[in-house]
Amino acid sequence: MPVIEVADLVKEFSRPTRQEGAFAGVRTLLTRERTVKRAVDGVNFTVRQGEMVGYLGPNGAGKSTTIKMLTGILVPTSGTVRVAGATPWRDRSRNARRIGVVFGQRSQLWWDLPLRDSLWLISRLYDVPQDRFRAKQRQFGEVLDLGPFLDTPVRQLSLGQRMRGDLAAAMLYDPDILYLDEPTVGLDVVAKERIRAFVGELNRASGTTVVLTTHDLDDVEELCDRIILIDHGKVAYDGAVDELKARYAPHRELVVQTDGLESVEGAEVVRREGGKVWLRFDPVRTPPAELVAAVLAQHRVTDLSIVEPELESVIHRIYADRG
Ligand SMILES: Nc1ncnc2c1ncn2[C@@H]1O[C@H](COP(=O)(O)OP(=O)(O)OP(=O)(O)O)[C@@H](O)[C@H]1O
Repeated sequence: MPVIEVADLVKEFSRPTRQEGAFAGVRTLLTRERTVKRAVDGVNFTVRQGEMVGYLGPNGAGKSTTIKMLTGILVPTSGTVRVAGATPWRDRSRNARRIGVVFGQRSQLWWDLPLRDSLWLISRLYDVPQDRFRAKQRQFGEVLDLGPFLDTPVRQLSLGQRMRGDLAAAMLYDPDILYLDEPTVGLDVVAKERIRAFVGELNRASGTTVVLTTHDLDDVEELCDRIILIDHGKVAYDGAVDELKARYAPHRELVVQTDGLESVEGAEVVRREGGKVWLRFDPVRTPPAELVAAVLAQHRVTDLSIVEPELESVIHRIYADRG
């Protein structure tokens, strides 16, 4: 049963047409001419309860605009959105209780209040029973290590601390769906890992549905089984991460440390460096086990590994192909 249903979703923005020549700025302000930008152009998808979906695309593709319609902040030009059976921009307060939202660039916490007070206020706004609030605070406090900065005003928190606070705030009232918009932007490796571990655990333990927008494809590799790729407002791919790699980057590379390997049947030598040789092969036509056996039978090998294509290079290739 889908928890998010999006059908023929369109969002157009209209703005004064930019004027050229002398006094262009002022004339742009005064003109009645309008230019229409179709940011989301007929998007369809559904998300099942408990899925973790990466909603990806290049800058300006229409990701944030879609998420804003899913969360009820923006009203579409046409099309329908149902989230947990309701229309987000019409049933705003009902929707707000079903979803948690974390925008990496903005905070929903009160800037001047200590994190502890922000969390308490949110628990009151969402009618979280106080014993439950205390249990959540303990649980999130441990997993996200909030203790050292619970009493610090939000404005004094580092970006990583603030993000952990925002995640705790978004999940205090147990929403079914969590929207994450660039949750790890600007964070160091350790902070990124902590956030990913928290989100993964939420999904496993509570079946929280996660829709993740990010430019950091490690977030996607670690958390999502499925990707919706959007480009110029349209869905360019919707399916499993592995299928995407298989379709757009079917080759693997066998890297061998050896002496004197010139060629081997079923693979192409694509690079040599020192004693290392990179052999590109298609795993459907040349099963990896057979290739490895053939190399080992003919050469003295001291090291060997098989390299999968990186999601990043696959996605770059798709964008490049689409122009
Ligand atoms: N309020 C607005 N008024 C006019 N145009 C807008 C508005 N919001 C977004 N757009 C335009 O709609 C298009 C899609 O923007 P959107 O923010 O959804 O992209 P995005 O995929 O989230 O990009 P990014 O990765 O850079 O955040 C862009 O061309 C943007 O300039």
